[in-house]
Amino acid sequence: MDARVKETRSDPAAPAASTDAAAGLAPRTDGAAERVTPMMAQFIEIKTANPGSLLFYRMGDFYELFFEDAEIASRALGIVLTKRGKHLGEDIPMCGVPVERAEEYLNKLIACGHRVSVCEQTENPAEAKKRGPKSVVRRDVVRLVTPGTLTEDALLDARRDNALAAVARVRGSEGEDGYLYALAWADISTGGFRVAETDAVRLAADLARIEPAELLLADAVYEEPLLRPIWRTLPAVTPLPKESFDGASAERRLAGFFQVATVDAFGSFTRAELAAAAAIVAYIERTQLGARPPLGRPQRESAADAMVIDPATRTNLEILRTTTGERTGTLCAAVDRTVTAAGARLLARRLAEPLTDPVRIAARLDGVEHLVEESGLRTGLRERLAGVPDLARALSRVALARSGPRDLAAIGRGLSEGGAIAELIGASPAPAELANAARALVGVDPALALTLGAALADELPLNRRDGGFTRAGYSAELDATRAMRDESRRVVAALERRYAEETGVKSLKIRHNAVLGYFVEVSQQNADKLREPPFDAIFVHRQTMAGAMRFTSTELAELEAKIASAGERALALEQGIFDTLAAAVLVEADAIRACAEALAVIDVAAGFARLAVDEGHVRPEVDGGLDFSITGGRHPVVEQALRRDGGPFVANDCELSPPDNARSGRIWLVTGPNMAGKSTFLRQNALIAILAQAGAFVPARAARIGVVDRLFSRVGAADDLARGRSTFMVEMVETAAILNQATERSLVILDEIGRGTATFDGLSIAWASLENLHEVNRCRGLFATHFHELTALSQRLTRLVNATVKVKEWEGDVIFLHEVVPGAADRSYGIQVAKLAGLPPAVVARARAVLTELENADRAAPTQRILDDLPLFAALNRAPAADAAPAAKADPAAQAVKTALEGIDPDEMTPREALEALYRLKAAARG
Ligand SMILES: Nc1ncnc2c1ncn2[C@@H]1O[C@H](COP(=O)(O)OP(=O)(O)OP(=O)(O)O)[C@@H](O)[C@H]1O
Repeated sequence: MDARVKETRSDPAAPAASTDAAAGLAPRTDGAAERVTPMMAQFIEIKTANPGSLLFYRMGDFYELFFEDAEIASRALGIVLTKRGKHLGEDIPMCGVPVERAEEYLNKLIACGHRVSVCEQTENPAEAKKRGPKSVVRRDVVRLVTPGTLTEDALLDARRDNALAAVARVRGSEGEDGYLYALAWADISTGGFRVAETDAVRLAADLARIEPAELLLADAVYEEPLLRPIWRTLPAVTPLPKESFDGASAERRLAGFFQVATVDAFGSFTRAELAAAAAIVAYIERTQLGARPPLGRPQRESAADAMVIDPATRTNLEILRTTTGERTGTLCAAVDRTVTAAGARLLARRLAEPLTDPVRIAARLDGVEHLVEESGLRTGLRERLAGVPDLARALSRVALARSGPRDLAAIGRGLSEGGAIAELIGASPAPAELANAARALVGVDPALALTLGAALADELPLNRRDGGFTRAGYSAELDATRAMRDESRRVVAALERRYAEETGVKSLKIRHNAVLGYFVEVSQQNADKLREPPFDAIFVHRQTMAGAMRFTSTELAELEAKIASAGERALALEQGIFDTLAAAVLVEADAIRACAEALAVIDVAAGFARLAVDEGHVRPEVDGGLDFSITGGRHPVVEQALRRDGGPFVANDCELSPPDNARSGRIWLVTGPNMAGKSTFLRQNALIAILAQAGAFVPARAARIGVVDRLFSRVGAADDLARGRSTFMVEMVETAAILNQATERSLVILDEIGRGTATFDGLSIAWASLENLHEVNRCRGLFATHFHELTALSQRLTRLVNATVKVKEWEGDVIFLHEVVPGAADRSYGIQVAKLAGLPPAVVARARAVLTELENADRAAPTQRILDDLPLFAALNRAPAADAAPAAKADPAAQAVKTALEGIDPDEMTPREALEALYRLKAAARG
C-alpha cells in the first residue's frame, strides 16, 4: 500500500514511518542472494510487501525490528539498538519489544505518527520442522496498526472518539463548476460511520469538529496548495493513490463490505460521498486484513444539521481542549458529569456539533428536564450506569477477533445492566429521548446475557489462550477433562510421596519445567542411591545440576502425557466455547451497538441533569427566531474556578434580540478597563449558545435563543509562527473569514480586534469591521474593544448598543465589579492594572505623566469628524438592506445577471437546477 503517515503536529523531528526501509533490502537475484539466511529472506519478503510501516516481526516472545525500522523504533521508544547477524556483509541493526508489553510500545509509536505492521508466527516451530530441518516458521502480517484504526483500550483514550476520516474530491459534472467535496468518518472502535458533503471553505471547520485521528485522502488532494495548511493541523494524514477514491467502484466496494446487493437502501449519496465512504471501508479492509469491525451503515449528515464552528473559534472558546491542548479548564471538562466512557465520548461529540433544529434540541432538553425533576430516577440511573462497561469497544474487539474473555464478560454485564436501566426508566412515563433509549436497551435477545453470565467465570484471565475462563458447571465435557487434569496432578503428588518412601530419600521432589517436563529431583548426596539397583531400573538419569540430579521414570512420563493431553484438551474445549460465545455476540452486533449508544444517551442526559442541579443551570428556550436574550448568565468554567478560590461570580445579562420592528439582532459594543471581565462576558454567551444547542441546561437565570447557525469567536490573535503568520496577519485572516461568512443567524464574538497594529490603523479596521457586521452581515454580536472612540458609532448604527463593565476607583486604585451595564467606559485603567501587576513604581509614575500629556491632545475630535463627514459605511451599497443604493446601471455584466435572475423562479427549481443557475449567474457576472 502506498500510504505514508505525515507527522505534522507533535515532534517535527520525529521520523515519518519508514517508507524505504525495504528499499535497499529487496531480495537480490545475483550471487548475493545466496548469502541471505532463510529467515532474513522471509523478513525481506514481508517487509517489501508492507512498505510505509514499521514491521513488528514475531520471534518467540518478542517482536523484533530490523534495519531502519530498528533505528527509528529504538529512538522513538528509548530502547537499546543491537545487532543481529549480517546482511550482504553489513551488520543488521535490531531492537525488540516483549510481546506482553507490545501494546505499550505500539501506543508510543502510534502517538509519534508511525504505522506498524504486526507480523505473527502462523505455525509453531514443530510444524515448521516437519517441512524440513532448515524450514523457517511461517509468518504473516495479521494487522496494520494505524492511528485511525485502533481498538485496544490501552491504545485508546476511553473518553474520546477515535475517528478515521476520508476526504474525497470529485470533479463537478457538466454545468457544475470546479470540484465537489465529501467527508466520511468512522470509529472502528465503536462502529459509528457518517458521511457529509463539504466544500473547500468549510472543510477546515468540519475536520476541526470531527478531530480525526487519521485522515485519508488522494495524493492529488494532499498536494493541493490551498488545502495543505489544513492537513498540517492534523495529527496523521495518509495520502493514498487515486484508485482508493475511485468513484466507479465505490458503490460495489461499499455493498461488498456491508454484504448487501446495492447501497440504495442506505439512502441517497452523492458521488463524492460514496467515494469517501468507500475509501474508508477499503482502508479498513486493508489494515484489518479482512476482519470486519461492526461498522454501522453510513449515516448521511446534512451541512445544515450542526452549528458551524471553525477551528479558530473552537480553540478560542476552549470547547474540548484548552489553547495549550489540555482537557482541564475546557467547557467539556466543566460540564462533564457522565459516569461512563461512552457517555463522555457522546458528550464531547455533542459539544463539538451543537444542533440547529429546535425540535431535536427540545427533545434532548426534555430528557434532561425529566431527570432534573425526577431526582430518584436520576440517582438510580447514575449508580447503575457507573457499573456499565464500554460495550461498543468490547464489541468491536470481538468482531475483529481481538477480544479476550473480559470483553465477552463486559458485553454480558453491559446487557444485563442495560435491562435494569430500561426498567428504571420505564417505571414512569418518560419523554421520547429516554423512552427510545430504553427501548433500544431491551432490543438484544435476553438469552445472550444469560448465556454469557452462565459461561464465564467470575475471575477472568486477560487472554483467551490462557484458558480457565469458563465457569465450572457450564460444560460437562470441559468439567470432566479438567477433573482428569487435576486428578492427574494429585496422582503426581501421591507418586512423589511414594517414591520418597520407597527410596528412603525424604527430600525427593517431583518438579516441572519447560525443557524436561515432569522430573524427579534429588540432591547430589542421594543421587547415587537412585542410580544403583534396584532403583536404577525405575529412574533414568536426565540432568546433573550443581547440587542436584534429575531423573525421569516411565510412570512419570505416562502421567505427564495424560496431564498434558487433558490440559490441552481442556484448553481446546475452552477455545471452542469462546468461539461459540463470540459468534453468539456477533449475531446480535447491531442490537448491541444500539444498546451501547442508548446507554451513552442516557448517561449524557443524566449527567446534564446532575450538572443543572449542582450548578443551578436552567432550561433554555431555543426556537427558530433571532432572539438572543440571556438573563443572569455565567461562564461555566470561570465560575467553577472562582468557586474553588472562594470568590463569587457576578452574573450578567445579554440582550441581542432584534429591537422592535427590526429584522436583525443587536450588536453590543463592550468597553471597559483591562481585567474587568470583558472576555469572560463575551465567551460565556458563546458557551451558553453551544450548551443550549447541544441540548444542555445553561448557566443563567433564563435564556431564549433563536438557533445560531454559525458561531465565530476571535480574540486579538496570538502568533501562529508554525504557519509563518504574524499576530496581526492571523487576526486579519480570521476577521476576513467572519466578515465573509457571518449571516443574520450567526453569533459573532470579537474581542479586541485591531489591537495588533498601530493605534489608528487598528481603530480604523475595528470601525469598518463593526460597520460591516451591523450593515452587511446583520448578525448578532458582541464586540469588546479598548478603542473608546467606537462608542460614538451607536449614534449612527441603530442596532449597536454600548455596554461597559463597571469598576470603582478608590484612592487611585481600581476595584473590579464585573458588572456589565449600559453605557461606555471613559478610560481603560491600564496603568492601575499595570500597578497591580507589579510594574516598578517609577515606571507607573512615568506612565501616568505620559498618559496625561496624551490625553491633553484630544483623541475624540477625529472621531466626531469621521462621523460627521464620512458617508455611512460604503458597504451599504452592497447590503441587502431595504434602503440599499440601486446597482450601477451602466455595468453590462450586472445587467446580464439581472436579466438572468428575472428568468428564474426559485419555487419551481430542483436543488440541482438551482445550483446550475447559480453557476450560470457567476459566469454572467464575470461577463
Ligand atoms: N463576571 C465575573 N464575576 C467574577 N469575576 C470575574 C467575572 N468576569 C471576569 N472575572 C475575573 O476577572 C478576570 C479577568 O477577566 P477578563 O479576562 O474577562 O477581563 P478583560 O476585561 O477581558 O481583560 P483585558 O481587557 O485585560 O483582556 C477573570 O480571570 C476572572 O477571574
